[in-house]
Amino acid sequence: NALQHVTGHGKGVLGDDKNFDVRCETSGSPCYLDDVNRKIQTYDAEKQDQNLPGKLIKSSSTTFNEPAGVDAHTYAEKTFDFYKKKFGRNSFDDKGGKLISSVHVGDKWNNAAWDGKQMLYGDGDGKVFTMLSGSLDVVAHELTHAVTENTANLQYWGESGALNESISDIMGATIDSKNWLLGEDIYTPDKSGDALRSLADPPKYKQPDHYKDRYIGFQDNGGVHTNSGINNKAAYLIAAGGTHHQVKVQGIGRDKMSAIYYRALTLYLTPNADFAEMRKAAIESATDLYGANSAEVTAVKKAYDSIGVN
Ligand SMILES: CCC(=O)Oc1c(C)cccc1C(=O)O
Ligand SMILES: [Ca+2]
Ligand SMILES: [Zn+2]
Repeated sequence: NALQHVTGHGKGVLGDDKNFDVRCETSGSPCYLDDVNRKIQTYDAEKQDQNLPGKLIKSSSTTFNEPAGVDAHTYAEKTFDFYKKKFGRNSFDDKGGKLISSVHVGDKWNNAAWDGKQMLYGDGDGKVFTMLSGSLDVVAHELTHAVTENTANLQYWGESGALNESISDIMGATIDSKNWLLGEDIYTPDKSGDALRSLADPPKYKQPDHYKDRYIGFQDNGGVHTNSGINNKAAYLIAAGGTHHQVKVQGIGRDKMSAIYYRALTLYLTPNADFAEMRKAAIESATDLYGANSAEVTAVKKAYDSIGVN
């Protein structure tokens, strides 16, 4: 057998020191990015995108000089722990399924994805993105696509696709709770202060924040990365509060907000759910969790009123 639960060390994409679980051969070397406990394994696709997952990342010692792999592995562990601790969920499928990630996928690929079986991270072109596993909210976003696929299975086009995207952004911004931005750690490495998306202010990055401004068309599966801003705004208001289109929302905090969306995702939403059904599912979930006449239910109703989903 091997040394199953060894602590590995290494620098992440942003040069920060990280610790994570690895497996080493009984002799103590080599070691692999293989978290036997959580069943999380991280591979190097070596700039391929055909022969996935690629090679299990290994090192001659417990120190790994592979920043993209270190972050993909560490952030997958953090996301796993969030779902386990907060919702009692055992991995993306709630059956302890093995979580595979591949880094260095493709050639300067400005993308990250869940491909239905595993997570994929491009290296970015160094202009639009740096290595995409370098941001906790991105890893949490991708892993949440896997959770969504194993629960509501929101179809990836039109309004259900925008909800699929929004749920991933909501969990991403909850797990990476330092702000309400998505992708800021890896987006435009030469420019600081910008991000891929903002839940607090979707229009800052060209997303609508009201149903009347939704994109109706065929690009990007019917605007799944655009119209997600509408539901993202509602989630932000439920958590942080604020006044939007003359409607005042009393915030209830990120913790309760994410519990509402997790319950909606796992108990009420269906594959073709639209925004109207999202509103109902969120109200139902808040009612289950906090009571029919609770401040939490009021916050949900007001937030959806404020984005024009009544
Ligand atoms: C926040 C993470 C994210 O949006 O990843 C994507 C990128 C960078 C490009 C295309 C699609 C996605 C996605 O996962 O939806
Ligand atoms: Ca963030
Ligand atoms: Zn996504």
